[in-house]
Amino acid sequence: MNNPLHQGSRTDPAPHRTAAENEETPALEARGLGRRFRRNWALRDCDFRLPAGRICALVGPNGAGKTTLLSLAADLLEPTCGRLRVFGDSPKTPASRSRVAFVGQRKPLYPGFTVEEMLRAGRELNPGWDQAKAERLVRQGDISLHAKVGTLSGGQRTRVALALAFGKRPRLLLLDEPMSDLDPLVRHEITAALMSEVAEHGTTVLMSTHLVSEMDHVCDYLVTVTGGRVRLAGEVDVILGAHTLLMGRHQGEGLPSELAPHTVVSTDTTGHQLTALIRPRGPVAGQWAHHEPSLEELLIAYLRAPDIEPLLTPSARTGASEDAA
Ligand SMILES: Nc1ncnc2c1ncn2[C@@H]1O[C@H](COP(=O)(O)OP(=O)(O)OP(=O)(O)O)[C@@H](O)[C@H]1O
Repeated sequence: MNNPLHQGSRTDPAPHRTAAENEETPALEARGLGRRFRRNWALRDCDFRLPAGRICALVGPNGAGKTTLLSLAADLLEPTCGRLRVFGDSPKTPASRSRVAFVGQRKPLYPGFTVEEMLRAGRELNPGWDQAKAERLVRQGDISLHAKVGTLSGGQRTRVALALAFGKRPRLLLLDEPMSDLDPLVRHEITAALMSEVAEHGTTVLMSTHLVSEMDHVCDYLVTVTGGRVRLAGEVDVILGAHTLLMGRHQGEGLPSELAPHTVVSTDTTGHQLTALIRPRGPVAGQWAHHEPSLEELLIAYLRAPDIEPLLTPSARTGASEDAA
């Protein structure tokens, strides 16, 4: 079992900016990053940056490579090739480990500990621990500090795991489907806590999720992965602005010729009505109603188009991805 308190040690330096870091240093930078399990690549040719201070949704179908990417950043896995930097450092360094908190899908807390004992261990292992914040999150869920972790429901365990992560006051918070076993009210409350954490401390959040419709007003950055490769990375508003949803009448086989100059992400036909999500490369000819897609419409279209050419906004590009663009 992974150490649930994977939070650095007393001797780790405080999670402040290192000498090698400046205003521009991204929270995460992947270059040629890949991870293979036996003969299968879980993640491949990954080149992107996540600027500091963003709340980033990490989206992709089951088995796309999201957990693999988060585990590499949390130093729970070794890359097979390429490299990943956390605020400019390898995830292996004590400085990185002290700045990162990870809440995985399995939330491997110690079942024999009480909640209070878990928080105490978090306090003893993490310099800069914020006991009030961790306790507040636990109490908001009406969880007794004296309850044994093994007796908690799945959602309550998630809350305790999040309290441990928030208590650490990390600079990078990695969350693997944190909301999947929480009821809608608790999701709302945890989301608000996340947003206030970011506003108060400039924390960067990278959060894998399938709850796309709920992320619309929460995340300002997006990374999508399909088939182990990054397809979209950048500011949500810039990515949405680079796409157009077209609706119009179309008869006949195949795509309308007016769409040929553009990158067509996906199309949907009902009778003679065609809906197409495109990346326009200039004015679109023909009689089409134009809309900016919602985040959900965009993501569903990309999930249906696993082989589409990647789109990275300038802030998400590394030197390598700029060369490829
Ligand atoms: N320890 C492992 N051993 C072998 N294969 C693995 C291992 N971990 C992940 N994989 C494989 O790597 C690929 C990516 O898995 P990963 O867990 O990163 O996907 P994911 O996007 O997080 O999926 P989900 O949304 O279902 O959680 C999958 O094909 C998976 O089977």
